[in-house]
Amino acid sequence: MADTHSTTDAPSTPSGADAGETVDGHDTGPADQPLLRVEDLRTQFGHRDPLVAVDGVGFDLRAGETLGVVGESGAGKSVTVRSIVGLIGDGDVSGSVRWRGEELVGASTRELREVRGSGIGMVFQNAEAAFDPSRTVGAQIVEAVRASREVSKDEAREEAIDLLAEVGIGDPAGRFRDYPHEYSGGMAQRAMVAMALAGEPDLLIADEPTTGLDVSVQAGLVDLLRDLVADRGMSLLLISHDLGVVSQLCERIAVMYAGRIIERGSRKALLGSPRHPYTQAFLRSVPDVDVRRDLEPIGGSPPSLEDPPAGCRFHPRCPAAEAGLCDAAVPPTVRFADGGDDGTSGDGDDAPTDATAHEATCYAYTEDHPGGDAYDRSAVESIEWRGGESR
Ligand SMILES: Nc1ncnc2c1ncn2[C@@H]1O[C@H](COP(=O)(O)OP(=O)(O)OP(=O)(O)O)[C@@H](O)[C@H]1O
Ligand code: NI
Repeated sequence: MADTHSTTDAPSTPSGADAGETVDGHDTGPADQPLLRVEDLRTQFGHRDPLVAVDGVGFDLRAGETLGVVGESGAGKSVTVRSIVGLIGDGDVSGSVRWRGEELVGASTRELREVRGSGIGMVFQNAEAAFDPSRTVGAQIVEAVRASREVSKDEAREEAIDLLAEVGIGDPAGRFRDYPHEYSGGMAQRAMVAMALAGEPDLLIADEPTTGLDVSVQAGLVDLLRDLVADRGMSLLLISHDLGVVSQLCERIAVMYAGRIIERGSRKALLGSPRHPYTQAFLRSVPDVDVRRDLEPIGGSPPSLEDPPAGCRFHPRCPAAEAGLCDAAVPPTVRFADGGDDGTSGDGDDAPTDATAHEATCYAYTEDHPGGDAYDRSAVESIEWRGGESR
């Protein structure tokens, strides 16, 4: 994570994927239009005792950008990405998800399938679920290639073998004919990545892609994803409870707690100066990349999403919680002056934009709260108050 900044004025994007031009021959639309724009996403299961798994999530993702979403089990990470791609089953999704400007909330099954088949590729934790056990891996990748564009069977076969090679599977022509169960766990995961690439996606969504794998297999997969994102100029939306994996792959990180994003910022800002007490506790609960220290588990457990705490949802577990304040109304969004990119993109542009801003929803940085050493008010740039809703 070198903190060096480009000294030239020439704008350079790592992927060559300048917004407003074309990425892999696809029109990315107006220059200021993100690839993916999620606004006020809300997903509810059930009606009599509704469980709101995702509650007002929003973010932008531009061409070539990498965003990681972290949080404890049950925070709503998977439901967020499933809502984005229209794979939510019997849940109710509201808000807006625009893919290249096109609204996906309420889109037809056909439109959604088209987007998933070409624009957005997906990788999940469980490769077994991604493949039909009764057909060869090769046949399934061929099918994915042919579903996305018109190519002959032979061309699709060649492409599938190239894809298997690209994801690091040895003897790709031989492994093409194998059934999913003949692949090891790590290889099956790589094959699922190959299948996700079949439609030449501009965005790869990966939900816990390395979870449950051996450490060395995991490291190989992280390297593969990093190379693919760089080589293909893809955007990456990575969901993981593993901050290590996220920080190796993503320039921006969002932290989810009980269905909401409670802090977001560049990797450098988030890891270097976490602002939300939950983020601070989360960082202390996981191993540090370079410093050995004792891990402190976060006390308590995540709240029920059927009946979430009023005010800040973290207040029952928060060391900074103030009665009458944190448990009363939803906290304001505090923007910090240490936003901007993390210096690794080389574009020399450190001005915080809405997309790269460092923000946390917390009262500890406001005048209404006694504050404390961990809550540096001098870093605050602005505070956006909400309407005073209690939840
Ligand atoms: N189909 C469903 N019906 C009802 N509730 C659901 C459904 N899918 C998910 N949930 C609930 O939504 C909440 C968020 O789940 P989600 O899978 O998004 O969590 P997560 O952050 O991905 O955590 P994990 O690390 O466990 O994958 C959980 O309380 C879960 O039980
Ligand atoms: Ni999940």
